[in-house]
Order: sequence, then structure tokens, then C-alpha cells
Amino acid sequence: MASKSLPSLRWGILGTGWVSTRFAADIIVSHPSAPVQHLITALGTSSQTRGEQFLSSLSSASSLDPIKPKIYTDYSSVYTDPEIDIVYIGTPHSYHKEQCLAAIAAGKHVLCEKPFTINAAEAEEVISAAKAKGVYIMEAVWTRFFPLVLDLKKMLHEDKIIGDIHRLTCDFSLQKDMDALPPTHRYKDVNLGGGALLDIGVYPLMWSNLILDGKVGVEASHPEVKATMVVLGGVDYEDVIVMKYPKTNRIGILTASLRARRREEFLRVEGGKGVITVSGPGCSVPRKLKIQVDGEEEREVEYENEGAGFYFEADAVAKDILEAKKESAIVPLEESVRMMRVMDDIRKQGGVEYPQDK
Ligand SMILES: NC(=O)C1=CN([C@@H]2O[C@H](COP(=O)(O)OP(=O)(O)OC[C@H]3O[C@@H](n4cnc5c(N)ncnc54)[C@H](OP(=O)(O)O)[C@@H]3O)[C@@H](O)[C@H]2O)C=CC1
Ligand SMILES: O=C1OC[C@@H](O)[C@H](O)[C@H]1O
Repeated sequence: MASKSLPSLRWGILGTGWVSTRFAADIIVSHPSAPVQHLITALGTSSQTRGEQFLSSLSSASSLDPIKPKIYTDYSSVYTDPEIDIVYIGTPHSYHKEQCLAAIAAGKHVLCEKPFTINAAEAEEVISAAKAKGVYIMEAVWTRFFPLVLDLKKMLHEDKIIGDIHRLTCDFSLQKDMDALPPTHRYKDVNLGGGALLDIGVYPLMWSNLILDGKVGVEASHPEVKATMVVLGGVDYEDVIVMKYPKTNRIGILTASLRARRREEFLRVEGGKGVITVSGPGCSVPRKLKIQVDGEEEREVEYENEGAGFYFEADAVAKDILEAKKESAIVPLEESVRMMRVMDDIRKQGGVEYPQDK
């Protein structure tokens, strides 16, 4: 259990699906560096049964004490509950905008799953509302908070261990049986923001910006983007994206697929003095660096963490809120808008249009 002397951050979780389950399980376990005790105060779900299943699935249910989460079968009760400080949005992409706006209007802080919204116009609307209300909001780009990523940034950009970075390749593929999924599945339904780009293509784009640009938000430059997609039923199953960063003279080839085999080694960065590759169970979950520097013995660095590792981002959010910040320096709001603009451009080139674009 977390020390009783820690302040608490009271979460309301929207949606009881895949990511909410993992997020909740990770944050209720106390970690030595946690700046707060994370408390899950309430769930918003479409059904009482799903809410109960969600709570019983949390492996260490005892650490949910001293507060037993309330189950609301309407999401709106989460926004108005005075015992909630922050709303975590773990629902399909197309709900993000309206749920962010509703939570903000109720004066709650927000951590919203990636992609932040469906397009840049929606992202701008949410950010304006959060700024007007004076609440904290962040897109849950959890990968940026892994210690491996913080170390890699230092190796590449401060210590420059592979010299000038020239190019990278990055892939995120999930081998889904797309034919077997119902048309209403969030991977397939154009009304839910279906397709590979918004769901998993966001991660290769994140690595590309992180490595080839090195800056985020207003400090980052505007890359040139060329893209093509395989579009079936109105959504992209396959994406190939070429990124060029004129300011740094770096280039990247990014791929995402909902029907190709997952690659353990998903990222390769090449520089003038060496190569670094990154592997893990998914492009979102980096676990191992392989470092090859010219003239040195190759070495591997493995990173382990409890659970999936969502507590790194949750702790960073808690720290920001304790410090009365309104946005994250690691995932600033302008970076989320920039990502949405790049994805708008990629979709335009690839031929994917959502109802929200009209
Ligand atoms: N950071 C990360 O690693 C990950 C992030 N994500 C992001 O999280 C979001 C949710 O993804 P994921 O958890 O995989 O999705 P799931 O389909 O597993 O869960 C989504 C939940 O949202 C609620 N919901 C509300 N309306 C709908 C609807 N029309 N269709 C389906 N569900 C609905 C349901 O909860 P209920 O019935 O309880 O209301 C459902 O369980 C996405 O935006 C995705 O990009 C997803 C996976 C990993
Ligand atoms: O963010 C994600 O990472 C894991 C994938 O399985 C999921 O579809 C995606 O939303």
C-alpha cells in the first residue's frame, strides 16, 4: 500500500475495455517513486455487469481500498462526481472529443487515450476548452514516459553515441483476423475512427518525431510527409509513410498494419557512428535496446517494469497536477495537435475520411 502521507489523486475511468483494465491495474499498485496514491473512485460503463467484471479483474483488489469504486452506468455521473479529480478516457477514438469536453466543462482534469481526437480541428476545440476552464489535460502517449525512452533520448540527442542521426525505420503491426471482426468493431468502423493509422500508426509517428526531430510541440519543426494506404471498407488496413525533416536532414520510413505479423525488433535508428535498435512486445511497449557503436562491442540493455508500465505516465500526470501545471512538458498539447495535423495529411493522401472531417 502507498504511504498514508502521500496526497491522493482520485480517478474516474470511462470505459471498461482493454486499455482501461490495464491502466487501472497498473496505477493501483504502489510504486516507490509515486508522487501520489492513485485512487480509482468511480467507473463509467455501459453496464453494471461490465463494471463489476472490471473491478474483479483488477488483480490486487485489496489495494482499491480505502475507497471502493462506484460503478456508474452513465458516463455523465463520472463528470459530476465531486470525489473525482481526473477523468481517464479509455473509449474508442470517436468519443474522445465529446468526453473530454464534458469532463472539462465539469472542471475535471483529463487524461485521454491516444489518438487525442479524430482530427486536428477536434483537438484544437478540446484544448481551447481546457485552457478556458483552467484544467489539466494530456493525450495518453504513455510510451514517451518509459525509462527506456528517456535514456534513448539522452543517448541520441545529448551524448550523440551514434553520431549524427540519418534515418530510421519503424513498424507497428498487429495480425488481426480482419474478416472475422464485425463491421462495428473499432478497428473497422469508420464511425469509430477505425483503421491502422489512428490506432497504431500513432506510435511510429511518435518515434519518428522523438528521434528525427528531437523536439516536441511549438519547438518542433514541420516534417514533409508522403503516404499511401490500403483502404478497405473506408478504413486503412495498411499504411506506409515517408517522413522527411528538412531542418535536421533526417528521413524515416514508417509502417503500420492491422493484418501483418508483429515484429519484436520494431525500430532501427542509423547514425554516422552506429545503429540502435529497439524491441519489445509492441511498438508501444519498448523493452530492449541493442546498441552498436563503431569500434565498440555490441551491447544490449533490457528494461523491466511491473505490469504494462502505465504508472510511469500516471505518476508524471500526478506530479504535474501537484505542481499546478496545466499541461505536460513531455506530451505538450501542441504536440498532440501537431500529430493530428500530420495524421490528417496522411489520411488525405491515403484516402481515408471520417464523418467528423466533413
Ligand atoms: N495506450 C495504449 O496502449 C492503448 C490505447 N488504446 C486506446 O484506448 C481506446 C480504447 O481502446 P480499447 O481499450 O482497446 O477498446 P475496447 O473496445 O477494448 O474498449 C473500449 C470501451 O469503451 C466503451 N465503449 C463505449 N462505446 C463504445 C462503442 N461504441 N464500441 C466499443 N466500446 C465502446 C466500452 O466500455 P463500457 O461498455 O464499459 O462502457 C468498451 O469496453 C482507443 O482510443 C485506443 O486507441 C487502446 C489500447 C492500448
Ligand atoms: O495503443 C494500442 O496499442 C496496442 C494495440 O493492441 C491497440 O490496438 C492500440 O490501441
